[in-house]
Amino acid sequence: MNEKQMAGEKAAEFIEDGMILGLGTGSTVYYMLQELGKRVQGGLNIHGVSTSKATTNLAKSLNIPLCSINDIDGIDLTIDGADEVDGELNGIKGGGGALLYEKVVASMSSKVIWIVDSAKRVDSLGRFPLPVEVLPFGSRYLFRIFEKEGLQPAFRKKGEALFITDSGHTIIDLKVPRMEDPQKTASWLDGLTGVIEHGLFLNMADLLIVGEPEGPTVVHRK
Ligand SMILES: O=C(CO)[C@H](O)[C@H](O)COP(=O)(O)O
Repeated sequence: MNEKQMAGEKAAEFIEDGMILGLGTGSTVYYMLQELGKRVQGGLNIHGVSTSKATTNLAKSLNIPLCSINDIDGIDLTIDGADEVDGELNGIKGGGGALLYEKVVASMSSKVIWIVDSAKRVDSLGRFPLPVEVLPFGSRYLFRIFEKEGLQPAFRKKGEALFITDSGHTIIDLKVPRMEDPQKTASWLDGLTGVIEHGLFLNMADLLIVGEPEGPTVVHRK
């Protein structure tokens, strides 16, 4: 079994009857959804809140019931992937472009579990390009600011065209190697007009499940 599948299937064990579940996005979440679909078929009663069109389509194909985020007051558990995770369970997300909805869903959740393969664990964040979701209007100006800061910005592309998120924004990927103070970087980005959201997810994950050659490891946030 590959590591993503191992992590995804292990996470499904944390799902309980009656839960409102945040459903993340990506190739690791794919495996969790397959397992969840089987349990729903077996009689498990849950409602999912999707973080992307891709997850909505997959969940529907597996007959997983979905509800609208604006019809609920909170989410019991969210299971999502991550692009890299440090020892404090801070991470970078958004490789799949769903960071905005993923962060909204995580913020509303009583518990957040991330599922990753072992290659995603890092000592400090910054190896993976940091996605910044921006308003297309004025995005060139933001691009220039990032350039001046030496962050080697790149507009994310889908083929020849710009990548457009589910909420109609564009993404600028930044290189922030050896990020010494992720909170400082997050606060700086939060303060820039036109930045809708960024992929630094700090103090959000409660549990990390890592697929490893010997089996899944469960890591709790200290
Ligand atoms: O943040 C995400 C999407 O916006 C994904 O969770 C992240 O990119 C990990 O994806 P994968 O499980 O395919 O490696």
